[in-house]
Amino acid sequence: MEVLILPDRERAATLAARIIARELRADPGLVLGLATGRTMERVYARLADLHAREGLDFSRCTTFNLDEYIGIPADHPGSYRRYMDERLFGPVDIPRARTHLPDGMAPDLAAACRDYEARIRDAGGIGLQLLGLGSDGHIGFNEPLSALRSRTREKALTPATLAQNAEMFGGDPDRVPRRALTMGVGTILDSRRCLMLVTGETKADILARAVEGPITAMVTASALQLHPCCQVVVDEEAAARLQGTDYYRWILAHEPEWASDRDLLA
Ligand SMILES: N[C@@H]1[C@@H](O)[C@H](O)[C@@H](COP(=O)(O)O)O[C@@H]1O
Repeated sequence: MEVLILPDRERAATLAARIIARELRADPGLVLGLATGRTMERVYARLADLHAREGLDFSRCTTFNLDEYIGIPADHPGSYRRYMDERLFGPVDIPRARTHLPDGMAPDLAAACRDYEARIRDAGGIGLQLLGLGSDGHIGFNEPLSALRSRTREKALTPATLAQNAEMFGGDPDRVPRRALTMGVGTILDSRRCLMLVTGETKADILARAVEGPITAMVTASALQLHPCCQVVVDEEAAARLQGTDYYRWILAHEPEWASDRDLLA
């Protein structure tokens, strides 16, 4: 795991977008795993900008989102399909047929989950998986006690997650769907590369537990410590409770791989 600390959330999102853009330029047929949430809005705005200004090509990539609520239609303002359509898929040139989210309206949800896993396999597996961090330590909607080898399936959401995501449902946690379909922790760990973006002081404690704490199903993001190629991009506020910051800063300042990104440092 590699932790990259940037001065603020704007620059952290810019670095995440640059990492994705580099992968996409190197492999235009990239299979990209995508995440939702407020943290990602800045990343998608930058990718849309790179498409508009520099012609970043999404036409041959394939995407799989981590999760979707159960029981709300695609055009519902809180659905992740709508979130993605508005923030990324609409603004760039990706054919809709190449964009995938779990089908939370399927009559047979278990079959829809098996089908989602099969589609990821048929596409050749996920090359780069973008991840956010839930306030309860989840990745995707893998709530505490999710099996660390789990595959795409239905999960009940915690009260913390309902509160965190209430904004898209008129600010009322009672209007947030109680259940969702999500890639499993095992599905995520099968990605060839993982990129988690975490910003803001409210995430500082849970980020420290995820990155430096023990691997535990109580904080499913901690399973990323098992991944052979995982980068965690954070801002100073989110990094506030980390123990190893001197070393993490040294990497970004001295490793040749990050030379072209040093303009993002303070
Ligand atoms: N299911 C998503 C997660 O995949 C995401 O990581 C999280 C972070 O949200 P935010 O960026 O708004 O803090 O939001 C939701 O719960």
